Amino acid sequence: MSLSRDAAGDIARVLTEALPYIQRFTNKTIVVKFGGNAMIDDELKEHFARDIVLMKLVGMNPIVVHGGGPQIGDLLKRLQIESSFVDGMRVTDSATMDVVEMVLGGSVNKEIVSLLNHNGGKAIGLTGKDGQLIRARKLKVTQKTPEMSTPEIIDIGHVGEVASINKEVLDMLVNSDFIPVIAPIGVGPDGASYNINADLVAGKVAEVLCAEKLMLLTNIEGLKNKDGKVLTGLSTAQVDALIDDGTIYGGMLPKIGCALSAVNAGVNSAHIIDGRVPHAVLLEIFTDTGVGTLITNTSRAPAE
Ligand SMILES: Nc1ncnc2c1ncn2[C@@H]1O[C@H](COP(=O)(O)OP(=O)(O)O)[C@@H](O)[C@H]1O
Ligand SMILES: CC(=O)N[C@@H](CCC(=O)OP(=O)(O)O)C(=O)O
Repeated sequence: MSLSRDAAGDIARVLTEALPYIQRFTNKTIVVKFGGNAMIDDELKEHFARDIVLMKLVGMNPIVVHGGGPQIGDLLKRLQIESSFVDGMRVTDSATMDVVEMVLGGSVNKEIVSLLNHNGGKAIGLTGKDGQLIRARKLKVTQKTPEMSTPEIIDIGHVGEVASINKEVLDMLVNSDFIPVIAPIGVGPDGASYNINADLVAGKVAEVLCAEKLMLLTNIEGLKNKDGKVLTGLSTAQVDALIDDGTIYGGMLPKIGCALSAVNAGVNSAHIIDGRVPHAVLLEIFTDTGVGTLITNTSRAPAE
């Protein structure tokens, strides 16, 4: 089969456009968070796996951190366990924690590992308990209503935040050409499991590994303003104002929080991108087409 001149030209253009990015990101760590809402169908998951394997083959070091919120929600529903969220965090009692561990550490993690391996990668799945990869502590959540004079601490159960990441485990895997696939379950000092928002884990992993990029794949085009326009290049002060006026709420809160914290800790850039777009990862890494919301260190970010 021979290609038409136009088709051959398109392919050549795409490949040459990719070259400087391949050169720039060789040997660089790229942390990709695959949100549960971006895992909407088998084709998208397959595209995701192929993108990650391609990154590895051209010399980058992708690390996958996955979510699975909707998948946890489905099983809780089937088991008739009620679930609720505070500031984007699932209130997690003991029964819910069991389900979280089964879904994230079991079905979701192993599905992604299998997909990567099937597409020619060498993937290894881990929860934060393996090699004590994610040491966690209980997350303290405060809430303040207009009636309260001071914020009050509320208990949302077995929900954690990252205390530390055991970098040695990831270095060992990456040095042996494995692609780590991390489920966001942390382990406390007493061995207890903690449910951690996957964005927070991805952000901390990116920080600890001094990653070049943190990519958060979700089910929306990016961070939007009240008129639905995708915003990019925001300063910390602008983000704070958007939180205060309610423009940023729910699941976007941990996402934007971890993106800011990662770039302030030295990660070159963080991107909130629409994982429903086929090959969203490839488009972000290998082409000049900027997609979604880009967050860089505030000292360098252009204000919108
Ligand atoms: N300002 C905002 N811009 C875009 N999305 C927002 C904003 N504020 C809140 N959201 C919500 O955050 C959601 C993404 O968070 P979440 O559902 O937790 O995604 P994921 O499962 O991928 O982590 C969006 O689908 C949207 O409903
Ligand atoms: C504390 C907390 O909220 N944990 C999340 C962990 C999974 C997750 O973060 O999944 P997504 O990225 O798909 O939203 C949860 O239980 O849903």
